[in-house]
This record gives sequence, structure tokens and C-alpha cells, in this order.
Amino acid sequence: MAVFTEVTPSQADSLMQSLNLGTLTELRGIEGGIENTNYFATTDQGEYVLTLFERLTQEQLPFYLYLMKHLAGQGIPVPDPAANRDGDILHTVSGKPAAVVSKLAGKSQLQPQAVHSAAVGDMLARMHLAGADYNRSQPNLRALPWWNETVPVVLPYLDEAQAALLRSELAFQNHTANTAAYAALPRGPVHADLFRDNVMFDGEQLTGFFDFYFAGVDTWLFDLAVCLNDWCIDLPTGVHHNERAQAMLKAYNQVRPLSGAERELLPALLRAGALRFWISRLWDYHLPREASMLKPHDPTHFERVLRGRIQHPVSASALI
Ligand SMILES: Nc1ncnc2c1ncn2[C@@H]1O[C@H](COP(=O)(O)OP(=O)(O)OP(=O)(O)O)[C@@H](O)[C@H]1O
Ligand SMILES: N[C@@H](CCO)C(=O)O
Repeated sequence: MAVFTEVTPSQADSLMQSLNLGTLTELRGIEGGIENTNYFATTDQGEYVLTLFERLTQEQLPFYLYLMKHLAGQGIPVPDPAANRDGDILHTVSGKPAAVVSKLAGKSQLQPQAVHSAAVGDMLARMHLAGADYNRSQPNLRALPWWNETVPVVLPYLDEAQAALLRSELAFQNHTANTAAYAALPRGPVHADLFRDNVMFDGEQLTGFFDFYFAGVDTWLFDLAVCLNDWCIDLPTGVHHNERAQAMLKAYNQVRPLSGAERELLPALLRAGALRFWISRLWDYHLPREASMLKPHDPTHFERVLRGRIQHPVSASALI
């Protein structure tokens, strides 16, 4: 259940009026999600999502919200934050930072076919290009410096074989980050968490990307690797699905052709993408912050994905 802070209809109505979105007709708490308080807010003008941010701060939020506004303005289907008369898109409700965004049509496709992974690859490339001239900057806060900080914290919870894998993979990623090929990777704002549950589909039609609250500036290839590691991996086995991966990479490459450095580093970044979520899942699992708020994901899934990426590296030339 994802209503951590109650909002009354009259509070929501006055916010919607101040955003010129009409008069509230319905306010419904959204059950999914574990990070924020989310409501569907319907007015006589349309359907919106009201989010109260439970953990992100007033300093971090403008990067995410203005990125969504920038992408929406370029025709990428993402929730568009509503501005008040002064142009502000970050508001305060019940003492919490809050935003109202457009509601996306469709639902998550949790059992994707090649046609869905192709649609994600195509829109991901369009989103990268559309974000290239976004003028705010915030690093990916779950990138290499965070991995280096967090690995020593989770190591005590692992058996010897797991600890050896985690240490050696971190060393490999520190080495990769210092190569000329890595420095040559194109970068920009990335979503960094574009799993199946953060994309909407209406049948085969992609209707939106959402949940931008892990976004940051990082390599575009990392974003693509995160997608390949979720959309093109079988659950629960963690085994690579070649047909879906080919469909995603081909579609991406048609919109924004991969550079030589990106082709070279795809296997290393697929490992990086698996490592990132193995570490964060270990961290959530063993060091729960507000335990009642978290239903931790299974960390061993990304341990399996990482082992697969090391033992059976997938090269770009095998896919496109
Ligand atoms: N703009 C939107 N349009 C339509 N549905 C949305 C939108 N934003 C959120 N939702 C719905 O609300 C649910 C919860 O949102 P979300 O996944 O962002 O929760 P969260 O708590 O912020 O994050 P997390 O997924 O990390 O727990 C989503 O699964 C989706 O069904
Ligand atoms: N997508 C992440 C959860 C954070 O949004 C995971 O599956 O570990």
C-alpha cells in the first residue's frame, strides 16, 4: 500500500485549482509502489497522479521533475509535471514535497515479447536524444562511487563465493571505468531503472516511461544495459533471451547507432547493470531502512544474472 501520508480531497482540490487543472471529482490512493505516496486525482479536465515524496529532498527533485517536463515537451511519452501560475512544478502538501503529473494510459507488460522489447529500445534511444540538451545536471546517485561505498557494507552478509564474486566484479568495473573506451562513451540524462514495471503499454503500443526518481547523468549504454538485463532476461531463471535482446538492440540502433566504444563495452556494461542491482538489492534486503515500507526484491536474481553475463558474454555483433 502506497499511501504513507493521507491527503484530503479538499487539499487535493485546492492544489489542482492552483495548477489550473479544474475541480477535483475523485481522489484514489494507489496501491503499488514502495517509495512515495501516490494518488490518482481526477478532475473535470482529466486524470492526473499526485505524488508526495517521502524520501527525496527539495534539492534532488528539480532535476527529475524538470527532466520529465523537458522530455514531455520533446514528445517523449512521460508524465508531464503541472506548473502553477509562477511556473513552479514542485509543490508542498502536508509538509512534503509534491508534484502533479499527467496520468499515462495503459498498464505494465510483465511478460514481454520481442515486440515489446523493440518498442522499449526504440523509445529509449529517442529519449536519450531528446535529453541531450537538458541543461540541469545531477550524477547517477547509484553509480560506481556508490558501489564502492556500499560493497563493504553488504560483504559481511555474503558467503565466500558470493563475496569473491562481488569483490572481483567491483575491481573489474573500477578498471573498466578507467579505460579510454569508457571515457569515449556518449553520456546524458538516463532513466537508470527502466524495468518492466516502469513502462506502460496498451497492447503492443508503448504508452509511457515513468518513475524517473533514479535518473541521473550517466552513459547511455548503461541505461540500455539495465533494460537488456530486465526485459531480455527470463524470470525466474535469470537466463539471457536472445530474441528479445536482438529486437531491443536493433530498434535502439536504428534510432541512434551505437558507437565503436559502445559496441566494445556492451559486455562490460551488461555486467555493470547486473552488479548495480545486485548491490542495491543486497543493501535493501540486509539493511532495511524503514522496514515496514520495504518489500525487498530478491538479490540472488541479479547474482545469477551477473554470473550469466560473465560466463556467457553477449557481444553487440551477435545482436546487430
Ligand atoms: N504517471 C503515471 N501514470 C499512470 N500510472 C502511474 C503514474 N505514476 C505512477 N503510476 C502508478 O502508480 C504505481 C506506483 O508508482 P511508482 O512505481 O512510481 O511508485 P513509487 O512508490 O514512487 O516507486 P517504486 O516503484 O520505486 O516503489 C505504478 O505502478 C503505476 O501503476
Ligand atoms: N528496479 C529495482 C527497484 C528500484 O526501483 C529493482 O528491481 O531492484
